[in-house]
Amino acid sequence: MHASEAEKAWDRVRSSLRESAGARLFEQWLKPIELIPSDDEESIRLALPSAFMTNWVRNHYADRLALEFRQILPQVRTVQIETRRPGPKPVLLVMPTPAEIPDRTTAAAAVEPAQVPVKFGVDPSLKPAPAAQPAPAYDTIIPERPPLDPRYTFDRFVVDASNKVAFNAAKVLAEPGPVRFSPLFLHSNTGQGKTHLMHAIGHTFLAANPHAVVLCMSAERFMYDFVAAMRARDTHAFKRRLRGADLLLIDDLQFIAGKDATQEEFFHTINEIMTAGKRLVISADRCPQALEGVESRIISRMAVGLVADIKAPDLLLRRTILDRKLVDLPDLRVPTDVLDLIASRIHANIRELEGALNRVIAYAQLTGETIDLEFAIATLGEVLRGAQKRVTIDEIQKLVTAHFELKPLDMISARRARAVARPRQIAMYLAKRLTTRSLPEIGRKFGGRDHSTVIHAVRKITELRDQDRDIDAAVRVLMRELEG
Ligand SMILES: Nc1ncnc2c1ncn2[C@@H]1O[C@H](COP(=O)(O)OP(=O)(O)OP(=O)(O)O)[C@@H](O)[C@H]1O
Repeated sequence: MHASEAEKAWDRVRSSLRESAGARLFEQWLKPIELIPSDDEESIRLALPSAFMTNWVRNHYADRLALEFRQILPQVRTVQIETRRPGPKPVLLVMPTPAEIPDRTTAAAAVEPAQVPVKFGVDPSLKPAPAAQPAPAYDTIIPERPPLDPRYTFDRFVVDASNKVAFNAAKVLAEPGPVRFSPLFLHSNTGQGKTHLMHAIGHTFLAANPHAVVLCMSAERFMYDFVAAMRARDTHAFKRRLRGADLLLIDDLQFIAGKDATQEEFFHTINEIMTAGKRLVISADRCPQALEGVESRIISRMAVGLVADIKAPDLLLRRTILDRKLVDLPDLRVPTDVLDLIASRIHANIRELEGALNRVIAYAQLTGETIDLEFAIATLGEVLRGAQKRVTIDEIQKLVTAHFELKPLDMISARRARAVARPRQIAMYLAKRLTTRSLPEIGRKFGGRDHSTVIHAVRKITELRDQDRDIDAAVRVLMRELEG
């Protein structure tokens, strides 16, 4: 990016900080921040005169700075906050993508506390790092806030009896003013709109409170970050970040079942959020009572708020969702009988419904053919016959992990060692090829990575399959196993 572009953005960010932080805070902590020229398009570098000030700004303003810069320059992925002096090396502080977190800080974190049958505090697998090692860098890194999917808004969510309670509760919870319906617990089978509603809450809440701290992460990511913080012997930053949220959105809670240490921390996190009167939304694939292996005190905290389920979509809802999708594509004509066919035959979930429509549209664009019933039947073939085996990202991750003898958390971890990173890229490639999940969805399932990381992985593996016989063979074996 041009230096002038970064400077202009910095001017705007600074004025906004001056307004929101107030004169005293601004003068003391924020005014001394300086913009350092950076060659990297995706990175902004800021510097402060002392390590103490750097720390303060990192703890209080890292997320906000990142958000403000991203709003002006969407290409920005990292905002580095450095200490100008002393110290020979700048300290990388802010929101790396998970792939950017140095190995040494996270390699050990791949051990799940749940694999050890003792609780946090006396867990022998969570010994402090040897004293001789350099101070771990993790405590200086604040993981990236997973971006909210811009398509997942309330006005793009089609409401009917199957999801009305969840939808209305989500809207009320997101409204400014007194907190209502928090904690909100959303549950449904896969692909029925939980993540969509959670992101919509995030958008609406942020629109009304642009400076609020909104954290959105999967329970898996919560566990990963927590374990990494323990390994780095600094859970303070983690606790502060999580407990400092004005709105906390946790997806796929079922993942922490049986993970004792993580549950302990999770309980205290939600307790504090609730006691402070902040907003909390949790989703899972089943109702709280059916979450085996989750502590009863967590479940009973959920009961204080509202538990809302989303039921399977009926034919009318499926058909309306297809119509709604076409509103965004005004130049495209998809005949009614094609929409009826898709809505009536694809009933498992809305993700697959959208996937089928997207496939017809994509094939028509690629072949230049007109969409009609015959074309749709030919294009959807096995999908309509239900013969196609449904592959999930979870299956892909499990199989790739087993094939390369990795640990389950390596799929979402930040480790960059090739022995881990390459299989992870293969798993992303397979997820793109074999599922109907979108790039941002795939990124989220791989530890909250950005969609551009997924694009890179797909390109890399496509390229490597032509150059490296071993990789191509591994991909073929995995595909055969997955597709049955
Ligand atoms: N009522 C709805 N109106 C419009 N789109 C919907 C609706 N419900 C779901 N979708 C769309 O279906 C897709 C899948 O939804 P989403 O990812 O929110 O499901 P989920 O319940 O979180 O699934 P999982 O449990 O697998 O994470 C998304 O593209 C979402 O926008």
